Amino acid sequence: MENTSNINYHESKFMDQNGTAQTIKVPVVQELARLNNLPSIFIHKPAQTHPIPPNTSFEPIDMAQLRDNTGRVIELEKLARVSREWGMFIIENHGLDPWVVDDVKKVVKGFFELPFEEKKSSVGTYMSTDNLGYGRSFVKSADQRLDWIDRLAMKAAPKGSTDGLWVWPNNPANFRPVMERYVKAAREIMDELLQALAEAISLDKREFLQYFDPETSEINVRVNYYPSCPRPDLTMGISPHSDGSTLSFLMQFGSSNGLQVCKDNQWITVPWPCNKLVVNLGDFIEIMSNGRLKSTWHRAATQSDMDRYSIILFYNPPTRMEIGPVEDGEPIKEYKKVVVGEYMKHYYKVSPTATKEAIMFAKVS
Ligand SMILES: O=C(O)CCC(=O)C(=O)O
Ligand SMILES: [Fe+2]
Repeated sequence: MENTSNINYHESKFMDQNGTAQTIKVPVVQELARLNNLPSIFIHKPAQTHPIPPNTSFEPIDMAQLRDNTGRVIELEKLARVSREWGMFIIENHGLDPWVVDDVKKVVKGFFELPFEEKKSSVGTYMSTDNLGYGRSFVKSADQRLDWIDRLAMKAAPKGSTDGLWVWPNNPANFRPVMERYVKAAREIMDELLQALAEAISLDKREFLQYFDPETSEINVRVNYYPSCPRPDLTMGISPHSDGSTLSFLMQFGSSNGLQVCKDNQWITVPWPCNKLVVNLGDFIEIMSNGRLKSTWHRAATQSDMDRYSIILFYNPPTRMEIGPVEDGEPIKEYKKVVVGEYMKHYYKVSPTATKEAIMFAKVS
């Protein structure tokens, strides 16, 4: 089981406590999966899950109703209810062309099907807070338990933010235009949802959207690949975390039943079919809403005999922007104002954490 002599490694770069650059080699999970090899560094404590509690519903949000003058009120009520209960929701009738989504799946699959050296030479890897490129994320020490995941991350907005950096894969050749077309359509949907979420909790409809200038706001794309795993009971696809985003926009393919959410201290598999899109609430919307909305604490499980891919867009105000809790006359503020980039630096510095800890940075003490 421990023989990893004939596989390739990612080089995971990070800053240690003393601010010194460190590099750790971690096995490429895709190759371990091919050999049915589970090194002990990937073994976590067994992860318990629970069935969906009675009297909870995870009704999808119908965007056609949100766009309809008469249907909007009821749909907003549902949006508020599901967001508060789950910190995430499924959207349907969003109008995104199915072939735009399908093309994304094709280029993502095309990338991971390349031999390791070609994947590596298709894209650069970077020492950056958000771990752009092909490799790993959140590896901070040589003895850290590893997640069963390979990953590709890039920045899609603002325009020019990665000029001079070789961040996008050049193989498959159409990877970037295909992803950018998806991101453009998704951004429109997220802007609609930012307005709807504010209205749903009785705030001004521009309360969240005010931070999102189309020229300067940020969209990071993360592609997670969870190859089939010999022991899903002993491994983790992604360890628990909340997203360092305002909204995260998720699609998945290969298999469902990977995403799990912590609800009332119990881990529950999100009933998310592959043909639907999911939106997660991130830490910034918790801060902006002064805690009326909470970011989700979630993780991903692995599966045997099935590969799973998820593609996440993290939507954020510009790094230099200061955001803060809604000014609604309410004297008690649960959160302080924070500069987005400073929050993210802290987020990456502390992650991964066992509990929802990063957001303490913005809490009023
Ligand atoms: O794979 C998933 O469904 C979730 C991935 C995730 O939470 C993340 O990349 O932040
Ligand atoms: Fe996440």
